[in-house]
Amino acid sequence: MSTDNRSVLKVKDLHVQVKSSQGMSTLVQDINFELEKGRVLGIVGESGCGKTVTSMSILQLLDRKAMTIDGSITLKGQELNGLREQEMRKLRGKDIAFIMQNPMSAFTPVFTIGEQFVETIKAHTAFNTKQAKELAIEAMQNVNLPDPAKLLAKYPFQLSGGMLQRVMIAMAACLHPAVIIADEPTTALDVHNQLLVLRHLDQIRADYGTAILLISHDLGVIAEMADDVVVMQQGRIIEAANVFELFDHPRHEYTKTLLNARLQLPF
Ligand SMILES: Nc1ncnc2c1ncn2[C@@H]1O[C@H](COP(=O)(O)OP(=O)(O)OP(=O)(O)O)[C@@H](O)[C@H]1O
Repeated sequence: MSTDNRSVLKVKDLHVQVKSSQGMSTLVQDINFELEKGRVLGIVGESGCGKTVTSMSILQLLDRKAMTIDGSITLKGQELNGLREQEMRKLRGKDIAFIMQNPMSAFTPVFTIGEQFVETIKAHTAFNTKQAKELAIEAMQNVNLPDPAKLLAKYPFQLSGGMLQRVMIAMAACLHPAVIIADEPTTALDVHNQLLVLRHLDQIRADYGTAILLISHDLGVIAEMADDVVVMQQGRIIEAANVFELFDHPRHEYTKTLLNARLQLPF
């Protein structure tokens, strides 16, 4: 039993399998890590190594008809694995927010940005529509979105991928959740907005003690943001270390390869 109440998210012995024509096949296994209040844990690893499956397991968003999720996932001491969808919905967005890789899939095409943003805020707070709208506008200003009041009246397809990504970040951050899971949060952004968004996430972390699970291919982003890093390969964690230790003294050959690949880029 943990006596450390700084730990907000704990993943223990996570093992996810999917049904296939040959029986069950493993997507991730032996996944163990803890995320502390106000800390950033980076997850790195090549495409297909299981980063998104891990984060979707935490959020209980995997299709349980096709997959089995074994192990324990606790958020502030509450077991999430197997929690009823109705209960999970109360937590998602408020206590644990998610910034998805593909911003378009985070929004419903037939409702305006404002309808979706304001409803999310109202679902988790006692705010009325006017207050929720004010909070949405402030949150959008924080991620450098121009003319937020006008943006609220637009439909998702009327915004660029980078703008949608920032709306999603604003939605994730505005209720100051205990945990934000950010899966490649800045891929659709130019360098200027990437920096602004990362600074904003860091500010949320510092001001509200939000813990961030940051999934990224970009080792520069990980080096800048993360306190600790886990490296995944083929569904397993092969190395876990403090960010300085990992970059200065990588132990696993695969981690060395990842770091070397970055050093050889021409920029
Ligand atoms: N619904 C699914 N059914 C079957 N296999 C799946 C499913 N979702 C993911 N996988 C498989 O699980 C493995 C891990 O995928 P995952 O999406 O977690 O990788 P990732 O590390 O997030 O990759 P990327 O960096 O490209 O997003 C991959 O082999 C993928 O093909």
